[in-house]
Amino acid sequence: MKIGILGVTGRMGRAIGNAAAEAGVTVAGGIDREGAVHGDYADAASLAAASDVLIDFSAVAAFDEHLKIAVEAGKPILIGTTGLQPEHHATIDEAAKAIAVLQSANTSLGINLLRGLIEQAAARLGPDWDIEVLEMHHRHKVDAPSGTALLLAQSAAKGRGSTLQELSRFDRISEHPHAREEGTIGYASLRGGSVAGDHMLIFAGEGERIEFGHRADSRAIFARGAIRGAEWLKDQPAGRYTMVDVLGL
Ligand SMILES: NC(=O)C1=CN([C@@H]2O[C@H](COP(=O)(O)OP(=O)(O)OC[C@H]3O[C@@H](n4cnc5c(N)ncnc54)[C@H](OP(=O)(O)O)[C@@H]3O)[C@@H](O)[C@H]2O)C=CC1
Ligand SMILES: O=C(O)C1=N[C@H](C(=O)O)C[C@H](O)C1
Repeated sequence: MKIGILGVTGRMGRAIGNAAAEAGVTVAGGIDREGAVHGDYADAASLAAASDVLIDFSAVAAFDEHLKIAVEAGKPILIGTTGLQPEHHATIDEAAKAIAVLQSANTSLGINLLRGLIEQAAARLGPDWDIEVLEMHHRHKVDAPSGTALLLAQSAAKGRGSTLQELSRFDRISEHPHAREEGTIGYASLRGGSVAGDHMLIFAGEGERIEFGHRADSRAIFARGAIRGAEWLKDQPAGRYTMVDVLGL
């Protein structure tokens, strides 16, 4: 398999290059912030044509252009970039009518396993169990809460028969002090140092707490997951997929 890496010079782009080498996957080339194409290609279209799957770990600002490259080349794309807004998800839905798109805010096995456990717990615990999500990342991360924090909260909301949009509250730190609203999901984002990605979803009940946590020791877990996802995606028909489909969880 040959992959094209969109965001090839970034932290994840480099980690994916390493994971590809480990797995015997060929990196056809990549694209950086300036749109410069790495590898022996005239342009992005030629890189896409030479790739079996494109893998995007870049930035929201590059999202539309990167997805367009995949659609125009008719190639599957795995999107790991976070900070995506509803309009980006709508664009993915549209693209998925023509090509295979796997979008996941976290490509690790651990987080995707945790999602199912959280959904089960949320379904069994009543709304008097407050749900809070705590995450910590390195000092360079630009989006908050992390895509994974939202993914875990989405699983909890699903377990409660609701949605992320309905239950999320992002205004804890505001000019207007207010107590917690029952049944909602709150967030706390810490940034500093070189933390690869720590997440904890807490069910806080009266007199006890249940904590579902995950810590990434390095970016290698996301990169290996992305390579595994790309290997799976290359044989899929047009459609929208997640890591849960890849891992069969
Ligand atoms: N799904 C998952 O499992 C994971 C997702 N992520 C997400 O992946 C994304 C990248 O993370 P990370 O590698 O740490 O970030 P970096 O900033 O290290 O890398 C981003 C890459 O995208 C490029 N880039 C930045 N802005 C633009 C732009 N406007 N147009 C085109 N290219 C651009 C950068 O180019 P240049 O090098 O020239 O600056 C770089 O190659 C983030 O959204 C992060 O949250 C991260 C880890 C795991
Ligand atoms: O920016 C990062 O580094 C990470 N981003 C993803 C997220 O926003 O959840 C995944 C991982 O936690 C690392």
